[in-house]
Amino acid sequence: MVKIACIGAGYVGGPTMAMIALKCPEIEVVVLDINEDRIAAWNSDSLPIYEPGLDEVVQEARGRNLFFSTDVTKHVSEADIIFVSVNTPTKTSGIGAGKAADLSYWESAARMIAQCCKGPAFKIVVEKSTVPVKTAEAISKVLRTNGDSSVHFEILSNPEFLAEGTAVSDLTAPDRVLIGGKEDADGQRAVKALADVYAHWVPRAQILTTNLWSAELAKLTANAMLAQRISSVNSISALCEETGADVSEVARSIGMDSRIGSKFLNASVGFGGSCFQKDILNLVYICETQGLQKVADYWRMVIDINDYQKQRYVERVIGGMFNTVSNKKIAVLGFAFKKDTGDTRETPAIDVCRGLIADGAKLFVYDPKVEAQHVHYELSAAKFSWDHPKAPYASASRLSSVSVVKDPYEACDGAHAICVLTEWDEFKQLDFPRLYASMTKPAFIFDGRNILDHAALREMGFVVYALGKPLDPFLRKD
Ligand SMILES: NC(=O)C1=CN([C@@H]2O[C@H](COP(=O)(O)OP(=O)(O)OC[C@H]3O[C@@H](n4cnc5c(N)ncnc54)[C@H](O)[C@@H]3O)[C@@H](O)[C@H]2O)C=CC1
Ligand SMILES: O=C(O)[C@H]1O[C@H](OP(=O)(O)OP(=O)(O)OC[C@H]2O[C@@H](n3ccc(=O)[nH]c3=O)[C@H](O)[C@@H]2O)[C@H](O)[C@@H](O)[C@@H]1O
Repeated sequence: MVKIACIGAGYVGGPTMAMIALKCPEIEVVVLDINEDRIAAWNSDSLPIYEPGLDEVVQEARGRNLFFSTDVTKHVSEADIIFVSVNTPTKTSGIGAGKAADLSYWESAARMIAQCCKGPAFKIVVEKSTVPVKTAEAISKVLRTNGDSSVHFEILSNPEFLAEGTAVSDLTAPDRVLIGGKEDADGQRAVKALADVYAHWVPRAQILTTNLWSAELAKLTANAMLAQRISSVNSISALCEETGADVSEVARSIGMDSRIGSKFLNASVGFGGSCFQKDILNLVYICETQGLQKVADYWRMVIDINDYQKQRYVERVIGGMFNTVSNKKIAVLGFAFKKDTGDTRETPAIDVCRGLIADGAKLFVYDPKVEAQHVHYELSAAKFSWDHPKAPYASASRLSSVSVVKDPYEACDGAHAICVLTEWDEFKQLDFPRLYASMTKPAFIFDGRNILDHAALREMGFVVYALGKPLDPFLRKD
């Protein structure tokens, strides 16, 4: 029986391994983590991450050929294929701080693999984490110099393209599976072994094989290009507000051009999530270290525009509400970085809330999937400190200006304004006449995701700011 071990039971390791186990009943899959609480949660009825459809996948495979364990040494030593799906955060100190990827978790995983694998054996080590191009070379050196010399370690790059909130459907029918490996016989043997795993459910034509460096760089490039589309449309949203154009109409018009395509053109309060910013910063750093400053500057602008968009939104809120939100109650609807996830890593809500708090606002946050302690942690933690195992959510200091409530009507009761920061479907179904009646007048709505029926809200009496759309006369300065 082929045995797979995966180091790192997070947003990627958990769902990807659950899918492999589901689709390959004859392969034993063990997902490992140093975080005992996380493993306990994977073994319980309350999984550590919220992802539509994931409970069903885990329930079917867990205990059959899918296992979650903290016994890293045992399972890694027995595995034929070892995925490494640990976090690769942005460095917070030292050379490259604020940009370069911190590979310390990866390196410690590699050292542990080297120590516990005994030969003779052919072991395939798979980079599932997103890593800087050329990481495989560094990992290979760690494995070669620390491991049993009768173990042949073959490294593959197999980046993951799933998006949170749609992980199960993305894994069930991926656009492509990318496998990068060395071009010699051992490399190709390893590529074939991994391709055979995915071929259980992914058509061969969609299993793309490349050299190692192309696969590593393709992952960073894919995220950079996706984020660039959002920053492009967000930059146009600012121009729309000044000119009376409507960013949704512009996006629809350009999206019908098959060369541009219609996906990923939704203007927003800014992109968030654990990867876009981190991976672009990583790309910027790599370009700088290669002496490609112009290329670095080009990609850096994607993040600059994202920061600008969040700041612009804050200024719209404060400017619209007569230049101050001091002591005003503001309802924040949505804190997760996108709908259908409880993940708050790098959510645009952080910068928006901080901007409003700095102006004296009293925030009442409601999100259907985000716990109060995560909101307080995100709003009080230092930049980039979140992406480390055992982030101390529980010890986060409670911010006196932030209340996290379990009911959207409570969040809005008596509020001067509603800020919609995540596109949760349930926000579209709220009883807006009831909300309007309960709010302080004029009652403002700042729709940072353009999910509401703005005309109907205006009919009810709301002053509405819709991102990238013609400005409500009430909000115009002239
Ligand atoms: N979150 C996402 O949607 C996607 C993430 N990625 C990439 O996948 C990688 C993992 O991301 P996430 O799953 O979101 O991270 P995560 O933080 O949710 O999970 C990583 C896990 O690795 C564990 N870990 C760290 N060092 C370890 C070690 N030495 N031994 C055992 N366990 C260890 C941590 O305790 C943590 O539970 C990152 O490189 C990320 O860029 C790629 C595609 C999508
Ligand atoms: O490497 C990763 O971690 C993953 O990053 C993204 O996935 P994810 O961050 O989970 O979610 P997205 O759907 O890409 O959304 C990212 C952010 O962009 C925002 N967004 C997305 C699309 C859009 O049109 N407009 C927009 O503002 C979302 O609200 C969210 O804040 C990529 O889509 C995945 O392919 C990739 O595997």
